[in-house]
Amino acid sequence: MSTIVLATGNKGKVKELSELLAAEQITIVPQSDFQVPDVPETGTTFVENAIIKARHAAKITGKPAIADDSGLEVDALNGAPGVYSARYAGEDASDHDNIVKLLEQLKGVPAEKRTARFHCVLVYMRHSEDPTPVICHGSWEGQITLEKQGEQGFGYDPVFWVEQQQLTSAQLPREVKNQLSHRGQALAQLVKHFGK
Ligand SMILES: O=P(O)(O)OP(=O)(O)OP(=O)(O)OC[C@H]1O[C@@H](n2cnc3c(O)ncnc32)[C@H](O)[C@@H]1O
Ligand SMILES: [Mg+2]
Repeated sequence: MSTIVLATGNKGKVKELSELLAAEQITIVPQSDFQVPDVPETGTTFVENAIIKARHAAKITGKPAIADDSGLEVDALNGAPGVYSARYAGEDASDHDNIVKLLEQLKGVPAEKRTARFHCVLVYMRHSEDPTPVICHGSWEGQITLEKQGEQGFGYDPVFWVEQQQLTSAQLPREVKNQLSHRGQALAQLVKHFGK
C-alpha cells in the first residue's frame, strides 16, 4: 500500500497512531513532512472536521490521507468541550489551560456526576475528492478527576479517570492506553477496512 499522510499537527496523536500501526503494513507520514499547514476546523461534528482535515492534506500532497478529530464529552457540561476541546480555553490554549478551565467549570460537581467520554473519529480518503471517505468512530468512558495526575499521553489525559484500571489515562502504560482508548478502537476498525 502506498504512503498515507497523517493529517494532524498533534504530536501525541502521531505517536499513538504510529505505535498502533507499527504492526500493520501501512506507512504513515505526518503532514508536517509535506509542509501541510493546519486548516480551520469549521465543522460542528467530529466527522465534518475529520473530513475537512483529511481532504486538505490529500489535496496539498496528492496522497491518500487519514485524519483524526477527537475530543472530550462531559455529561455535567452538556457535552462540552466536545468538538471545541482543543480550543476550550481560547484559540491558542495549551493542554494545561484547557484542563484548568475544565476543572473550574466542574467545581463542586460530585464524583458520580463527573462522567465523560473521549471520542475519536478517523477518516480515510483515497484522494481529495473521494466521494466515499471511510469513517470510523471509537469512544472511551471515564470520569473527570479533581486534579491532574500522571505525565504520559497528552491533552486531557491527566484528568481522565479510567475506572477499570484505577488510574488516569496519563498514568497508564502507553500500550494499555492504546489498547483501551477511543483512538485505539477507531483504528482497529480502520485496519479491518484496509484488510478487506
Ligand atoms: O486537529 P489536529 O491537528 O489533529 O490536532 P488537535 O490537537 O487540534 O486535535 P483536535 O482538533 O482533534 O482536538 C482534539 C482535542 O481533544 C483532546 N484529545 C483528543 N484525544 C485525546 C487523548 O487521547 N487524550 C487526551 N486528550 C485528547 C486533544 O488534546 C485536543 O484538545
Ligand atoms: Mg485541531
